[in-house]
Amino acid sequence: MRLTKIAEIPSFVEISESARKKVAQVMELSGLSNTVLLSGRKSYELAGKKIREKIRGSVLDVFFVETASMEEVRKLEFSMAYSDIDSVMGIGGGKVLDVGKVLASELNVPFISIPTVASHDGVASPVASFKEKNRPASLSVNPPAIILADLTILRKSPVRYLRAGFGDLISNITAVRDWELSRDKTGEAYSEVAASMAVMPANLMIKSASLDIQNLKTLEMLVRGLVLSGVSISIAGSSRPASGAEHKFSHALDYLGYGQGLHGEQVGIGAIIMEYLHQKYYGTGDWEAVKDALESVQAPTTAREIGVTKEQVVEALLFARQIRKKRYTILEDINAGRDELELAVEKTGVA
Ligand SMILES: NC(=O)C1=CN([C@@H]2O[C@H](COP(=O)(O)OP(=O)(O)OC[C@H]3O[C@@H](n4cnc5c(N)ncnc54)[C@H](OP(=O)(O)O)[C@@H]3O)[C@@H](O)[C@H]2O)C=CC1
Ligand SMILES: O=C(CO)COP(=O)(O)O
Ligand SMILES: [Zn+2]
Repeated sequence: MRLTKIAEIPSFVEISESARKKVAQVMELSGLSNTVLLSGRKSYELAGKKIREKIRGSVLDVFFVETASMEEVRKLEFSMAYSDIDSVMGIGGGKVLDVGKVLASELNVPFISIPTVASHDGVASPVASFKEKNRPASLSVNPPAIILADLTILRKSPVRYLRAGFGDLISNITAVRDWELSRDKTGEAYSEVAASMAVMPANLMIKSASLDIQNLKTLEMLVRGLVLSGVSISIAGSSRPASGAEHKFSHALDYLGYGQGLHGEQVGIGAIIMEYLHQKYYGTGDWEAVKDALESVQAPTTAREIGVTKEQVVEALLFARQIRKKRYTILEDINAGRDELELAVEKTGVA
């Protein structure tokens, strides 16, 4: 048996309708007074500007993030060389938070995560997803030290991103199934705590999936789930609890340049297919429940909705095994060929 390592996790998390109003107080309590604020053009107008006004004396500089890339991080590092920064604050979507996480890790200062959309568990995770030369890559970074998830801001954000966040959370179900499979078949290190943190909110969400994801209670459950999912990655020391074959499939779509689905939309569809395969080969799971849950919040469940053809889905499923070959999943275990994958795509109604 192998054990996972002891992890660094966020030291302050607030998920509430007024979390944005806690910024000044939390910074003061943490002894932070020289932050660099990263935001997006839209997120700054919607949320960043007001927050900045409240902490004006503690903001050294404001930068707008254009792309999620190392080039962007380097540009920022050069423009803030020799300043006395004690923290990095990100107010925005995944792109802003990812650049902020990498920058804070490089500068070895705490990162304050203030999401303005909740489209994936990157709001809390120690992972940054960058694109270099159009190729996706997942980087390991320090997790945010402080997370302020304001439900008033998130409730008004575009519903497509919330539905994507739902997909990313639901995908933990197949990710954890794959992790258990690998533990049993390859002896991979497994953490019951991390697995439970990732999968329990996903199961809870499936059972109580409401048609209205903007309903405050449902939204709160979703955001709590995404934060726990991010923390589970820190505890596991890798994205294992939240990223299995359904994520390999999504990374394959990105790698091959197929379609225009959001990350959470792609992994949601991937989860339907992987749950079907787990059910077929091992009798565990309920792929129809996964699909019903996604449908109930109006998240995509078909290839057409994310702009890919049936052939592209099958190509991506075949290519998925080239992604992170060491991460053992149902795809490696059953060694599925084209015909088998085509059948899974048809049976689940994905295409
Ligand atoms: N770290 C991780 O684990 C993961 C990271 N990713 C990465 O995250 C990025 C995608 O993140 P995602 O959050 O989907 O999207 P983006 O960060 O790309 O933001 C989506 C869009 O919504 C706008 N926006 C932000 N907040 C609001 C709001 N409250 N109301 C209206 N519009 C708003 C943004 O504008 P503006 O930027 O101008 O503010 C932007 O145009 C990609 O780079 C992807 O690779 C994906 C999966 C996992
Ligand atoms: O998206 C993630 C978890 O939801 C991160 O996983 P990856 O390590 O596969 O990028
Ligand atoms: Zn994900």
